[in-house]
Amino acid sequence: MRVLFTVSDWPGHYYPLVPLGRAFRDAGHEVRVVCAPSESDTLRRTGLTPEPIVRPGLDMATQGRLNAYWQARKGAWPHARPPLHPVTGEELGHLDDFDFAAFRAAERPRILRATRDGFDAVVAFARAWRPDLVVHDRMSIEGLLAARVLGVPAVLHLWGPHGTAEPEPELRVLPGDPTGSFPRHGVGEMSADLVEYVVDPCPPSLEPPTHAHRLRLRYTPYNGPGTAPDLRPPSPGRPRICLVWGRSLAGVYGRAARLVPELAFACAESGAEVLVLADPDDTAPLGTPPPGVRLLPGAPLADVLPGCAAVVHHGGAGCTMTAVAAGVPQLGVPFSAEQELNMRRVAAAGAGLAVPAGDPGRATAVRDALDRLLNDPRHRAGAARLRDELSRLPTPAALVPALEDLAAHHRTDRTDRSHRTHQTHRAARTAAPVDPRTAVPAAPRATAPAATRAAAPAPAEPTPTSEDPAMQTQPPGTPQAPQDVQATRTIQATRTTQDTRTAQDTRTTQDDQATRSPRSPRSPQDDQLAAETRIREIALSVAAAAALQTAVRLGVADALGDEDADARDLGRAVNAAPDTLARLLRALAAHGVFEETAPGRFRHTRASRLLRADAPGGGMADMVLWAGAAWTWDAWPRLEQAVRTGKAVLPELYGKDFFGYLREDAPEDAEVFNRAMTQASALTSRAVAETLNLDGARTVADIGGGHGHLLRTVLERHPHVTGELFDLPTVVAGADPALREGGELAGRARVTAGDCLDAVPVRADVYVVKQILKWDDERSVRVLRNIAAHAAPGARIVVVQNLVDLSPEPRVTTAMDLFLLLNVGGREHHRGDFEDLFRRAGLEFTGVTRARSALYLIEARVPGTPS
Ligand SMILES: C[S@@+](CC[C@H](N)C(=O)[O-])C[C@H]1O[C@@H](n2cnc3c(N)ncnc32)[C@H](O)[C@@H]1O
Repeated sequence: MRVLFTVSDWPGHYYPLVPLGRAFRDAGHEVRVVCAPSESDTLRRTGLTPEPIVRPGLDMATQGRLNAYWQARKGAWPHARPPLHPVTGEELGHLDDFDFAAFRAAERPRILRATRDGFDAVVAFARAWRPDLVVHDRMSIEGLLAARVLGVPAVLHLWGPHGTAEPEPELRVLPGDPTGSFPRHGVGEMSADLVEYVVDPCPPSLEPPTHAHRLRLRYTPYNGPGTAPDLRPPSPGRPRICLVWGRSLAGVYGRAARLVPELAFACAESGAEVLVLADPDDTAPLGTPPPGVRLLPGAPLADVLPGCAAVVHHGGAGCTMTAVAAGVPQLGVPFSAEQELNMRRVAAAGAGLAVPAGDPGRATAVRDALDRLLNDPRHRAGAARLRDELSRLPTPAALVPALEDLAAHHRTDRTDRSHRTHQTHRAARTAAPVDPRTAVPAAPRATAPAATRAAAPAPAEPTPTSEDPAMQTQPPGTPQAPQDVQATRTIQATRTTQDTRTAQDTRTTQDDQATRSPRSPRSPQDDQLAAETRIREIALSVAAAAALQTAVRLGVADALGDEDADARDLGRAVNAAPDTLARLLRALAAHGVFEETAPGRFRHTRASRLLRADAPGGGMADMVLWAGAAWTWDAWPRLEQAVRTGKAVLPELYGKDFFGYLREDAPEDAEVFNRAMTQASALTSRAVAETLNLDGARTVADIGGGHGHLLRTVLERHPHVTGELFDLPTVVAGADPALREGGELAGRARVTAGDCLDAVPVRADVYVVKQILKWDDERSVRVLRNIAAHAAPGARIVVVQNLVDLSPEPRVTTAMDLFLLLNVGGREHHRGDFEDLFRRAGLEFTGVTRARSALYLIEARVPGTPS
């Protein structure tokens, strides 16, 4: 068999593919790797045969610097040093020293030409060489094109825990097709939906979301050529830490990425022996390494990690996965959204921690994190768990026969196709999905109960893309360009989804099954059916909302334990008829909330556990009840009226404004509201408190702070500050007892009742205004002015909210936007709206930072010089 690999011009992109390439070769197959000429030598050293026929229009380093530049342009560059000039790589004095418009005008034609030529060269090579299978990385979709043209399967090989269906917009990308090469070669429009198979090298606990068929693979480290150093076992009682630093980081982030000395000192201060694997340019500022620090430039990471108690790195996929394979707890210092994502998944699996590179309190946070990694045995246990999970997955050699079968099925399928009608063919191709647990194509089966079928990818909803390849792709470890420049970049967004990972894994509808093919291109009829399904799903989505609320009211999630249970037993426990309860749970299971393991038997999923009263952080049951409070069922039918008039419908419905209605007419809903806000805060308070920079501040006030969950978290996280909670009298009456007299934080906290629309008689260095400025602009400006009226010059106002244009949960944020229209005539905002609101309130906008959640911190200051 012939296997064609296509890779982008960045070793970190193709090193993870090398073990599979070698396994094919060792199994007697022919392997060629289509690449850029710049990668020829590096690839040759892997033992694989390069075909250097692609000249990229824009190299990965330039793309990375362009992304960094745009991050800075939108005010989201967290580093003290400016970004680099995207073209020269020199440090920029001022952002205006680079003229993007001129760059685009001058370079676009050349880039387009090079891109088109590259795609054509790969297709021509594939036509001549005739591979049976194509394996490509996420950035080299020319492999996908060539496979489509030849009618052979294409497999996208992931680098690590970054999937093809990430919900965050900045992570939800594949390169686009700015030169129209896909239609030009007769295979329809490029769409993320064309990715049908994904090789996933992650242990299940790190599993990234994808709508494609998942082929599991045991990640096998290949860190490039190098010599294993001569290492004795660590001295008893003295831990060993490995510090490994990405060679290309400084080329993208400039001096902001020269962190090796700082990190090496932090590691040494923990009392550990420190092994540093970094480029000489990164280690040079260390001078003579301090005692206990040893430099091992060029040593392969996988050969150094055994025996290490922890590893510190920048969160790149190669380092992350090599540490997972070695079972070593890790501390990531990530720069980009992708690196943050890698570390988030590792941290969620209990195998590591992260401190963002742009964190102003980085030095202290790194020391704290190292202390926890070395001394809390749970991290060691988490890392060992991941290593053990990984070791149970198929090796590259074991995946080869599965991929041989895939290619063989495809050949049969192609022969059959010409003899079948579209209808019968569609039935046949849904019959033999690849079993995602074993990575081996499963035996054909005609039907299976919905809950036990392999996940079927849902239809894609590509967003409009521009034709500009100037920022077509991104290198590892670099941020995506921000939303406000998306009009000038070519990004093919994958399906936008609010489904949880569990939901993605289990969700499947008959139409999905009927319209998705594991091995064939989608026909226009398939797309039509998928579109019809989508409309039906949305039209009936009120049923899903009602079912969720009903499940919470019945308390089914609490009645269901760790094992699966029969609807009869559950019905007895929650006082519901077994048959109708089963129907309710089945409807929810279609969304990934609960799972039907056998007819009438159900078990928990990750999503359904959030409905339990004992869910960590309070779960989400109250949020569900709040979204379905009585007034919403009166208000939604009046959406048309609200859209026509632009006004809230609540005052007309109940004769009073929303908060007045809650207070006077719906005290139970008011309770649910306050509990839902506390639950929502519990899910995000930590991320907000950690992102909030309180250096130099002594007092913090949370305006409209509800029961004070966030304030409490801030006080716990920043022991040097005192805080004040400000909200309506009826609300502060239920404030967290820890903040009130006699509470453990009472000495540092004050609770003040008031109406922020009248006055905010509170003096603080930092004012937090979280999820408040969602009513009409006049009231938002009034609140900001009221705060400024009592604040000292230089005081900071930090608005914490979702942003429509940057939201990682666009369906939630846009739904909430309509919800706010109905109740308070309000809205969710775009980033630019706040610049305007701040200006109208006489404040100076200073920047936007994302908390590690769906929330953003949008900051302003009171003009004037602090006294
Ligand atoms: C959406 S909740 C947000 C609560 C909290 N900041 C959080 O993020 O969890 C809105 C808050 O604004 C408070 N609020 C509404 N109108 C207010 C007013 N006129 N003065 C003070 N607080 C008000 C509500 O009581 C509620 O606690």
